[in-house]
Amino acid sequence: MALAGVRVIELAGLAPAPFCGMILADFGARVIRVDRTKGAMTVDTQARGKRSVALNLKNPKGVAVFKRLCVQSDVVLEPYRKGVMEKMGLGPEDLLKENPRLIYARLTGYGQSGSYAKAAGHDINYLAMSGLLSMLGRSSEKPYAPLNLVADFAGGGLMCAFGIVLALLERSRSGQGQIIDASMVEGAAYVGSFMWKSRSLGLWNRPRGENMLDSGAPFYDTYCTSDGKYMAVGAIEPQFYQQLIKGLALDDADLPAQMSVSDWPQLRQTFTRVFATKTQAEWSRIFDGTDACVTPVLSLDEVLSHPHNQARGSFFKDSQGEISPRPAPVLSRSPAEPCHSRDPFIGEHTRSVLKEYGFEQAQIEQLLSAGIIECNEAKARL
Ligand SMILES: C[C@H](CCC[C@@H](C)[C@H]1CC[C@H]2[C@@H]3[C@H](O)C[C@@H]4C[C@H](O)CC[C@]4(C)[C@H]3C[C@H](O)[C@]12C)C(=O)SCCNC(=O)CCNC(=O)[C@H](O)C(C)(C)COP(=O)(O)OP(=O)(O)OC[C@H]1O[C@@H](n2cnc3c(N)ncnc32)[C@H](O)[C@@H]1OP(=O)(O)O
Repeated sequence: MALAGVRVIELAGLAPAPFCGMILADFGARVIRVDRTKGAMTVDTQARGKRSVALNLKNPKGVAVFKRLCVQSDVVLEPYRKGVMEKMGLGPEDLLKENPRLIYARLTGYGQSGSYAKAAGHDINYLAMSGLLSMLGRSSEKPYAPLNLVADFAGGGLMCAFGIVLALLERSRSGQGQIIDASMVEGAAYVGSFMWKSRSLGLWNRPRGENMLDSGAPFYDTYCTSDGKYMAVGAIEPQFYQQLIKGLALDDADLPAQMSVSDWPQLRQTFTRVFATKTQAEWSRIFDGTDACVTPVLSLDEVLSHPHNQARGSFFKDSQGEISPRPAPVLSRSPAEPCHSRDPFIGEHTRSVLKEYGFEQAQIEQLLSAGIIECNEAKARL
């Protein structure tokens, strides 16, 4: 796999960093997640392919263990607010001094500078600060955040993984590591560059929810079917729009012009009425195989059985029977191989990892008895 042999130390975070770590593990990196001790509970549901070491970083001996792991690693990924790692004596200066090849990835909401750098926050806050949240939401409704997708994952975990791969590539030429300041505000905004770059096209010059791509246009929206499911319509170009009208068995001559914005409410009412006359399966049979840009809105469970997704293997079930999207993109010669076994318990691999990183048995036992580490391999055998 593309990242085979890359050694990553991921400090346990909430959602963005775990996603970043999962991406790296899916593409072959050896990811060790460092968890807290003392009965911590993991919120990492994206832990496939990772190993867990439970280590108390509030203790200087724990910090020393962490440093030894980082000296023999390629990447450290930290999900804490600005200053936390420095407070533990694990800032970039501390770690890069001992391992100049280390790629030190800092995944935060607001970045390592600026007045918000030390403020708590979540996806919706970062999305708000990116400018994008102001564009999301139907007309006459308040802005809404689309799950925690845009800042946490697209602009956060995925963008940070991209930065890590860039730094690995650059290190192959320079031999040097570097610090990655991954701000979710900036990552989300960067993902949304099109919104700024397309303003000159007049795509966003109407109020929120009244533009073509923000739920304003009736030919770019969702519609309820007679069985309470939905169809997604994206028939933008005239030639595709004509196939939509044909599939709905409507006569274009009886309808207002597609781009007559003032008639969009009336057109939407017509589409709403017609889509409500058939089931989602019936509409799929009508539109599948056409260029009408009409598709069923599938649930997280329905995606697995849709013929198109099935043909590609776009989703898989792991050993626990849990559905997951397969890693993307698909590389022809070195594709990802996502782990299908269960997620690790906290501390499940503490002993084996420390041995792998050169700790003697006696040292491990000392660290264990002092509460610096926790070893839960026994739990895994239950
Ligand atoms: C929208 C998303 C949020 C999704 C998260 C959800 C997946 C989960 C969040 C809460 C969960 C629910 C909850 O737990 C209740 C239920 C529990 C039940 O068991 C399960 C169901 C629950 C409903 C459960 C369900 C889900 O799991 C949840 C809903 C996001 O937006 S996530 C993005 C958040 N933002 C960032 O990541 C940006 C950067 N990070 C930060 O800004 C801060 O970390 C953050 C997130 C604000 C948290 O701040 P906090 O004060 O808590 O921490 P930090 O200031 O960063 O400092 C870390 C401290 O930890 C110490 N430390 C770290 N490692 C170790 C170690 N190994 N040993 C010892 N100590 C360690 C470190 O020294 C710091 O200590 P200090 O504070 O003393 O300096």
